[in-house]
Amino acid sequence: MTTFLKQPLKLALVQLASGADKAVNLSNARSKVLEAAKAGARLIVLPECFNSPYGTNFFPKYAETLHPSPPTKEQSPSFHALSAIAVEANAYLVGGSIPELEPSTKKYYNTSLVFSPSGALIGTHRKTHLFDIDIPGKIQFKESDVLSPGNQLTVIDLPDYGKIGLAICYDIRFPEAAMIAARKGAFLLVYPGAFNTTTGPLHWSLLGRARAVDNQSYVALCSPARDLDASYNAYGHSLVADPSANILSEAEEKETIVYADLTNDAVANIRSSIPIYTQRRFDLYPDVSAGQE
Ligand SMILES: NC(=O)CCC(=O)C(=O)O
Repeated sequence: MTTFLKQPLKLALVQLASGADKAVNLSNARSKVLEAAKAGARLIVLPECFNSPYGTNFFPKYAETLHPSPPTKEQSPSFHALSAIAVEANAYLVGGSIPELEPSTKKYYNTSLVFSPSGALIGTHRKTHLFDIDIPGKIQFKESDVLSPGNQLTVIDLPDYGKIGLAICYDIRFPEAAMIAARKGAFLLVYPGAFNTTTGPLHWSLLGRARAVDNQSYVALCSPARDLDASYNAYGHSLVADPSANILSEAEEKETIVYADLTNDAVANIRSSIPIYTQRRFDLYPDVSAGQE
């Protein structure tokens, strides 16, 4: 049997309630991550913009500087808090995302930082597809008013377990990155995200299951808790889908932690019984992105 996941892994998604006070958000994240670690989780995920409210007007105010790396505590309190939390929890930590200011270009990004149990930074992802939508009468949002897109796809090796693909929220609507991560051997695709009460009911679960069935990988979607007093109402419903696209566990909208036990068997069995991985006809679609007229 092929090994994608080296040993069983308890995954936890922290559906955090974040507010305007960054220090409080970081402290709340710490207690929830430690709670998840105490329950046995060895990979713990925080939501998109976990240390701030979500909105274009908030990104510059909350942005931290990550380069040159490592930043000082003044440049990035969240970097240092996440690193210390990973050590304390003795777990891999996907630190949701934070608004980042790149000092050399003065550009802002929506950036995820991943730490090992020793507190080392082992991966970063800058959101590659910006959330610019306009559904008349429902929701209008334009991340690109403030943010710039990242230009790299992200696969991270967790030495004790295997590879994960990492992308942020709106990135999930673009299946190519997920497929590339799966073809590089990822057993899990992780999306810190903050869908809303319009697009969440429409597409959140569907997209999670779609990326799972396309790629025969686990998929984890981690949202902030819903706050109806905030300017942006997150959907909640953090969930884990298995490689056969069953939902293993799903939250409602309040602050909570979602757990799932991941095994290599679940990945290897579906990939061998429905072997789409080896049946692909790349001769017919050598480069899907070349199809633009
Ligand atoms: N923060 C985001 O990228 C939101 C994406 C979203 O809601 C969607 O429908 O896509």
